[in-house]
Amino acid sequence: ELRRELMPKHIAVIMDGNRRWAKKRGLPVALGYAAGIRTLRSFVKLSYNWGISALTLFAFSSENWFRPKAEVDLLMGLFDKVLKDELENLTRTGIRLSIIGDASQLPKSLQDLIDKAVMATKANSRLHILVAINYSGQYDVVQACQTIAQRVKDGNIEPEDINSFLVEQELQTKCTEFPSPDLLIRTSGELRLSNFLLWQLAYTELFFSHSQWPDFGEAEFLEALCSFQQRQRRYGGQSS
Ligand SMILES: CC(C)CCOP(=O)(O)OP(=O)(O)O
Ligand SMILES: [Mg+2]
Repeated sequence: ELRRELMPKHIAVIMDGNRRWAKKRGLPVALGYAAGIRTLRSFVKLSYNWGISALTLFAFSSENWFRPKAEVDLLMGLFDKVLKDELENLTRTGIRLSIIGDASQLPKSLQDLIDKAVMATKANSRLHILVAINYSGQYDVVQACQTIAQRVKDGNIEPEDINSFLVEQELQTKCTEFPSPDLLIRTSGELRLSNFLLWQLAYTELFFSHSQWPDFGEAEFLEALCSFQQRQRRYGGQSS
């Protein structure tokens, strides 16, 4: 009962619960992350087929650096592998890749691979995937303020010229024509934003799933989309 014209344009996803998924099955963490990558691949394919325009995926948070080094190295290795495996596919299918967050702490080899993939897919417009790596929603707003403050200091704009449109043009999501997600999906039962996109989520419909990310398949995705389509998005407007 999904209606094509009510599909969200931009979906933000916090892919949480991979380690708990593994632990529950007595499996090593590595298999939890690997299962998460499999779910990610099918989620992107479904989004592509259903005509979603943009996905912002929370792949690695600033807090994740404090995990055991072996786990961080494992995740970095997985990101490297996925990019190598998918690069050809991305360019061929019209998928554009962008990164938001501070990638400078990533292994140099991974940074180079990311730069290559971002450049190779820059002109694609079928589906825009923004991967949030070491991204902080609060820092995003701070760095936008710093840029705008400099423009005031340089005399290029006045304080009263500052409005939400001007701020949005300086956020790291300025690379996409759909900066504000219509739907946010967070898995694993956690009910928080974890300093993900903040400004951009102002009017986003929030959907929380008890499924761990590796279990978030087509049925769970459809449930989230049905929930989204049943909501009346008022943007703070009409009272009814
Ligand atoms: C790196 C991140 C996408 C992994 C999300 O799953 P997770 O490792 O936080 O798993 P847990 O919440 O079960 O610990
Ligand atoms: Mg987690």
